[in-house]
Amino acid sequence: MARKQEILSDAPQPATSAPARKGAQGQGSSSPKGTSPRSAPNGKSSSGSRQRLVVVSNRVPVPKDGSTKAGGLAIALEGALKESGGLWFGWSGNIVGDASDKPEVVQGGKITFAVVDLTQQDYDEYYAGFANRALWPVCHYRLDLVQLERSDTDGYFRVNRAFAASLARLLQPDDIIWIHDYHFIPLAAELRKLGFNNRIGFFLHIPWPPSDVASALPAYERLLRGLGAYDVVGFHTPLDVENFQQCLVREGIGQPMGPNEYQVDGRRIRVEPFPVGIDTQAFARTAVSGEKNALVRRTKASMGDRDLIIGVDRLDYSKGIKQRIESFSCFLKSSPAFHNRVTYIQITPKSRSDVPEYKRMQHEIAEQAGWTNGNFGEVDWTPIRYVNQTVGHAALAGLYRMSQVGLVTPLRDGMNLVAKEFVAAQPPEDPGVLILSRFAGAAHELNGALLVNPYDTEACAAAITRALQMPLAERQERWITMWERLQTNTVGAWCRQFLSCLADSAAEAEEEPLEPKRARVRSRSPRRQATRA
Ligand SMILES: O=P(O)(O)OC[C@H]1O[C@H](O[C@H]2O[C@H](CO)[C@@H](O)[C@H](O)[C@H]2O)[C@H](O)[C@@H](O)[C@@H]1O
Ligand SMILES: O=c1ccn([C@@H]2O[C@H](COP(=O)(O)OP(=O)(O)O)[C@@H](O)[C@H]2O)c(=O)[nH]1
Repeated sequence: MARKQEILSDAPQPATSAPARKGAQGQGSSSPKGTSPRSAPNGKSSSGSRQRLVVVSNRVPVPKDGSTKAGGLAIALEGALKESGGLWFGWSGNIVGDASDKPEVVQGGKITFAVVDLTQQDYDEYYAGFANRALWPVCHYRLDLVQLERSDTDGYFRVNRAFAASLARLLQPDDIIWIHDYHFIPLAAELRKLGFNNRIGFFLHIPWPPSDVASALPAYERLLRGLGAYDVVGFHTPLDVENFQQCLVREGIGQPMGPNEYQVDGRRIRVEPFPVGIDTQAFARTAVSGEKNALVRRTKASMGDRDLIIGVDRLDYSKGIKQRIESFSCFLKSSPAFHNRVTYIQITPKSRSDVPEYKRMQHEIAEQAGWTNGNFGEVDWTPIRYVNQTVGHAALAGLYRMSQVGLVTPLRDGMNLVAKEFVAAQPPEDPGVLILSRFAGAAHELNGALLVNPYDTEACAAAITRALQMPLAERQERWITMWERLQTNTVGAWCRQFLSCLADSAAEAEEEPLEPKRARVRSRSPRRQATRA
């Protein structure tokens, strides 16, 4: 039976009895519309030739570099491309003195990787500057952290133009182009300027905020019009879609044409939610074999009979790690029965360390973890094991599986694949409990989790107590609803649904072409009317 979504807001209950341990017997879509698979890439195009899928993302895991880069986007796209094959284009990850616009091409199985370098100035302005000090904080509702520099804005558009010129060298007329994430909002507009009429879709992996927040973006109108150059614009959740639609209408940039369809500057765009997933079955298998992983075995041995709480996040302010450690401290304070009975492992690879807001946070969180251990720890017990290491998927899956609680409490997150991986990794006969922020995109699907407000320290502490004491029957009931959802909303389904929608949009454009020149939409925004007056 499906469980209702639930926000925990009750005050922490002091633990009076020992926890109901995992291992012991306890006592007690948002699928988009109109996405039939018409002429998805790698099927036949109208000319009869084979259509190639071209994926563009800033981060490209070129096989030769061998490094493991934590980040959901690369992991999701790898899952999507490894079956269909195609071209994957983006940044090489290298910063050089003089960047060539000729991409370096590397073959990896069915995927052709093509990457270009950035100069230091490009990197500073486009990636560390505009993408990660303007777009990222605004889209994560953190206007207090926004840093606006005109040179960063100029750099962002300049680098997008350069990426378009490099990609243009590789494109074929029948290619289906799928562009990913906030680094590349203007890319389709740049390709259109170069004369490309290919179907181009865009997927945003991070949240899209309401118009009052989004309008703090520099070049706001230009960015919105840039999104109008795509055929399909996809987001993780219906909330992001609603927010984006509000922006189009309030700015007077998009004229509604039908359900989830807008006309922007004479072009028709579809705006839909496509919740990204994981390769659920494969991840579950990895978790089973992960039990034999050396790191997992050592960790298990080091735990004794303590319960394990796990958190896995890039070191990013959006992940709410600071608030989470505060909640864990509050839990320890309010639940002395759990002292020396539970360990919280927080795996936190460093991320974007050359962005000042991230560097500052590294010190704060390390200090906070140290303070909690100093305050609550005992000679034979360290409550928090805080590590700044990247852990590979095999070990990670095994660690999730041996955990009683998964703590996933971002202040705001596009999706959060860790939440889905945690669920997929659980043993059905004895599943752990997911504590999930209501502000993660994943909360729209995972309604068997204990949903929390991450800003509410006491409620989060209470959720930890509740999770550790939850009877087996309730854990199983909650887990099964999430597991079933994850079987449907896989990364493969995400990919198919997006690409079918893109193919459908092509067919619709042929059936009902827009008249070439339409009058601009009249604004309904009072603010905008005032500035025009
Ligand atoms: O490339 P980085 O700057 O090192 O950052 C890593 C990635 O972080 C973000 O991931 C997002 O995509 C996930 C998959 O859709 C989603 O689950 C998560 O909520 C997002 O934060 C970013 O959007 C990617 O571009 C980065 O590569
Ligand atoms: O040490 C780590 C930390 C994270 N990840 C992976 O990085 C991804 C993080 O994706 P998520 O959507 O949760 O957040 P993002 O970092 O993309 O914002 C997940 O697949 C994690 O398994 C990993 O492989 N090793």
